[in-house]
Amino acid sequence: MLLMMSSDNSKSSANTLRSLIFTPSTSAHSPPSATLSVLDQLLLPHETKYIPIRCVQDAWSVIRTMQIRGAPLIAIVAVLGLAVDLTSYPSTIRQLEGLGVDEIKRVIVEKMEYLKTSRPTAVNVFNAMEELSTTILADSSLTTREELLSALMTHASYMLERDVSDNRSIGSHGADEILAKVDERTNVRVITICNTGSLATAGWGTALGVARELCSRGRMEGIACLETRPYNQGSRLTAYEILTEKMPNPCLLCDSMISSYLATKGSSNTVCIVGADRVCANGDTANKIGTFQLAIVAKEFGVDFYVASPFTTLDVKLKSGKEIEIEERPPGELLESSGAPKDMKCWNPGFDVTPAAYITGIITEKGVVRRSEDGTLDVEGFVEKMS
Ligand SMILES: CSC[C@@H](O)[C@@H](O)C(=O)COP(=O)(O)O
Repeated sequence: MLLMMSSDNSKSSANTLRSLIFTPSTSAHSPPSATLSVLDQLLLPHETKYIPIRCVQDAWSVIRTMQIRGAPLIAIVAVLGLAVDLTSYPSTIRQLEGLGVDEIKRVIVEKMEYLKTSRPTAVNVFNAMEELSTTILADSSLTTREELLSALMTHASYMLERDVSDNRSIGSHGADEILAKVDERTNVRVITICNTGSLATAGWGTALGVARELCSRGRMEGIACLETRPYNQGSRLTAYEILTEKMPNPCLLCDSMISSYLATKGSSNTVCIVGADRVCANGDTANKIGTFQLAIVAKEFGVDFYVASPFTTLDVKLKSGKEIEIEERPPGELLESSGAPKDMKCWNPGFDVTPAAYITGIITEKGVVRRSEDGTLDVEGFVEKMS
């Protein structure tokens, strides 16, 4: 049987944003093959251009340069890039010829270790490689190259589809949680940071997915997105998604405007919803730089602050945020976008850690981790209960 499947991460919405196009082909009679291209997010919103990914080096490069970004999407591109490399890249196919299954597994592990060096903070790529190891590499029933690569391709396609369906569930749980706190005639005003939508995931989005669900239920009054300096994921990408989705009352804010915004325009139906790059056992959450500041201001004004995170972004091996490695981006990225003299010294961390004490709840595809009476956010206990 020939399976041709092109991932369509736009099908669940009227929008046309597709972060990637993946076309696998598997047959009982020949080895699997696939093609992959990804949307160059550095060119958005002005130009729509897809970049072909033929090998793990291509995947690594688009992740490192942030041509694709967003914790779930980084992992999906790493997994699909690995699948394409192993099944369809001529020099890898030549390298694998004549090798036994154990030797092929060693080659795969090397490629996975390489992909893990692309960006350090989002846990998703590490979790994805771990998942491939435990489901595919550890499966002793896969005894030929064809079986091994077909299983890997099938699992990669599954991870792609799962990311979209997990996001849909996050949207649904998040909307239920937030709407339970307002009366049925009141609509919600959302504040968000960075980009957590279709562009940051395989489709639909996490925090922005909750906003989309509120919209589709007719319960959103408006949405404000922070510019998200210095890379401007909010002004370039989230603003673009919000307009594409035709969300009501969109509003762009500089990061430094948030206190004034809440002081003058905040109301009891306002809620902050942000994404995550790594959520620890105690609920401490790494996300885009500026998230912690938003959480502090939200607390000051009594605004609920939710983190939307799939299980693939949880890292309960880490007890607290102190253990998270924070990526430092090249100074040039800050200097160029700020217009500073090129010799100016600067510090350019890509992420910060919001302590659990500032977080109202973590919205996952399996439900919401809420603060318990003793004030803790027991992510580890939730994972144990749900697994
Ligand atoms: C669903 S995306 C969640 C996070 O990955 C997002 O908020 C974020 O911090 C992205 O950072 P980026 O540096 O653009 O990859």
